[in-house]
Amino acid sequence: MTGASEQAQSVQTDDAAQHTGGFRASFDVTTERGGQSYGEMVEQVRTFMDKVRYASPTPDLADEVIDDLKKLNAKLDTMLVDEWTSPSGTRIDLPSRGNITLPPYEILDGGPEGVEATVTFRRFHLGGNGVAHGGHVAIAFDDLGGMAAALKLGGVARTGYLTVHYRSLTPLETPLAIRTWVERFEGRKYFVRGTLYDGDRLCAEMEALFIALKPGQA
Ligand SMILES: CCCCCCCCCC(=O)SCCNC(=O)CCNC(=O)[C@H](O)C(C)(C)COP(=O)(O)OP(=O)(O)OC[C@H]1O[C@@H](n2cnc3c(N)ncnc32)[C@H](O)[C@@H]1OP(=O)(O)O
Repeated sequence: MTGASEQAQSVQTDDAAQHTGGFRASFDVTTERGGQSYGEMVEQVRTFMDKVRYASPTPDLADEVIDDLKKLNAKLDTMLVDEWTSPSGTRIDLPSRGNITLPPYEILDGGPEGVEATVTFRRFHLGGNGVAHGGHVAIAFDDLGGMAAALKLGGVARTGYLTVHYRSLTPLETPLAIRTWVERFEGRKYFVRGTLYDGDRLCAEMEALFIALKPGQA
């Protein structure tokens, strides 16, 4: 079966970069893919999503925005690469490794002992009544929990299960302290814990199982 990203690809990429198992053939780490403005491009899209979440455009303004977006989509259509060579997820110099689908976080420290980061939920991560949607909190825990497992095992793991205990409301537009660590492991099973704090206030806790992938396993 051909993946969606392969169907959409408009620029041919190098065979060496192709998938041979796991999320990526290897942990690609870059600071150059997409160029020096890539981070600002992603940031502008996030800002646009913030505006879309709260805007109530007139029909004329909505049509204008649609026209502009079609032009922008056509520009990016000329430069689509496969999943494995996209800057997204590899740009360690950018929030969330340049992955626009993740809540933006900045790593403060990361290694076999765990990961410490600051995550800021945006206006478009609104759940209701001014605070974050619980699903977005789970995404932050999933990615940073997966990172803690990966740094512990030195390879790739997939989530088996992930439970979030929502202890208090999670604010938007506020830098929050998020921490994930491997509590124990048994063979390929990595039991990961996490916490999310707004200052001294515990917003959420996480417990998850990440399973190390076997060589070549998707
Ligand atoms: C530095 C970059 C950092 C990037 C981080 C990104 C993190 C993002 C993580 C994700 O979001 S991954 C996407 C969400 N997860 C999935 O889509 C996984 C879907 N499930 C699978 O692909 C397979 O079930 C999986 C690879 C996880 C396991 O299948 P396997 O066939 O390799 O394992 P197997 O079924 O033999 O299970 C191995 C052990 O785990 C146990 N296990 C598996 N799934 C379990 C489960 N869900 N709950 C409890 N235990 C589970 C299983 O019982 C067994 O225990 P024992 O060794 O003690 O017998």
